[in-house]
Amino acid sequence: MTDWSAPDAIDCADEQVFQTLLDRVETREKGNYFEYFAEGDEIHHDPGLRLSQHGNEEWMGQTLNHDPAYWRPDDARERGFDEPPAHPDYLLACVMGITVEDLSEKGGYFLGRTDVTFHRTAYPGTELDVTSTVVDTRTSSSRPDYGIVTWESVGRDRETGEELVAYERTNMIPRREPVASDGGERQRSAARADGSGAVADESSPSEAATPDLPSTLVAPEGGTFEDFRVALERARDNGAAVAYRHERGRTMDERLVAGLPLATLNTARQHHNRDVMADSPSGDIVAYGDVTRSIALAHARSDEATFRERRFENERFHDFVTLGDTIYGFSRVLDCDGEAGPDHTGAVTFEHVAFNQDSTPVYSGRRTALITRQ
Ligand SMILES: C/C(=C\C(=O)O)C(=O)SCCNC(=O)CCNC(=O)[C@H](O)C(C)(C)COP(=O)(O)OP(=O)(O)OC[C@H]1O[C@@H](n2cnc3c(N)ncnc32)[C@H](O)[C@@H]1OP(=O)(O)O
Repeated sequence: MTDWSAPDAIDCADEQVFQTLLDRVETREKGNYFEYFAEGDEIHHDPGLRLSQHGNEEWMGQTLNHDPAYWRPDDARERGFDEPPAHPDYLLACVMGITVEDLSEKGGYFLGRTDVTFHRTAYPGTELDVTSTVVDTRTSSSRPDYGIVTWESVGRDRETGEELVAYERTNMIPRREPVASDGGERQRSAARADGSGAVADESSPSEAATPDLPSTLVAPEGGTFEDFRVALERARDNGAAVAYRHERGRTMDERLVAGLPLATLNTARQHHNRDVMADSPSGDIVAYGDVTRSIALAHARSDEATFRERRFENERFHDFVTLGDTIYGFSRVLDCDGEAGPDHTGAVTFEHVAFNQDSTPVYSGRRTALITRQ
């Protein structure tokens, strides 16, 4: 009888032999199907991650979050930090990145996140300890191959146990036995595939119902809390809205799409496996939602005197972002609260939208930040 464990028994370098082997072997799969998750389950995410100064600077540099308080000690002290902290977008992306292997590596899209609350400032060197609790599971009525799962995740300082950030996130997760193929073919990918770039629409723009919008859109004159407050008052007196776009754009390259998520231990194939993603509706790897959002927020922050990030709500990822897409930012001011935060700041609530070169919204979310008064 052949001893198949003998080193020379099988020539794995022979293409034909190897092909046959690949056809016969079982694949050791990664990730969990929808059926794995039950309401109330708590999942502790190993291996954790240590926030690093390098990772922090790489994240900020690449996403255009060029705020020196996060790398210059004098600027950090002026902003009330003991030393340069981890940027909140980097912290959040790391906390979520660690969870992907257990929660969403099987595939399916990150649909949204809400109740993102920063409890404490985190500093480079902090080791993260992250747990998630399943808060809801439901089948998708539009896509029978998928379920929709919501988890509450909490990122803590492993050493002190203190809560740093918490949020609720929702993903589409493949079911163990899909009844049909993806079902997720998108108009946009179809347009790309036929090379026309045109998206079929039964009604022409002129025929489409005109949405009810304010005729005047006001932009604040500067980026201080007072600028936002004055703009909002002026707009309210005139039945207008405070809304404006930011000039900068950032084109998605490999470093952003594959590099940044991997640095947060995000193992979602969507971001780094071009082979698998070639057969997906996007036709290529797609950006980590936290990267897309961070870029649009960076554009917004470059036009304001940010003091602290407080909270994000109703974050949605509307469409995928692939290599070569360019991310721009749009902001609308919803509220100004002069009573919140230290005396030299006020809280501003924005709606931010990330959109691509075709003006397609890819992310939207509500953000409350403390903005310096003058
Ligand atoms: C970290 C990570 C992955 C990971 O984690 O590992 C990532 O970074 S990955 C990249 C970022 N991500 C994306 O690139 C997604 C871009 N996006 C799209 O490509 C489209 O959006 C779509 C194809 C996903 C859907 O497209 P669409 O079919 O037009 O979407 P909708 O019909 O609006 O939603 C369908 C069903 O999701 C329900 N639903 C929607 N949003 C929410 C929400 N916020 N909370 C609860 N349920 C929600 C909806 O209620 C409907 O439910 P039903 O199926 O039951 O009707």
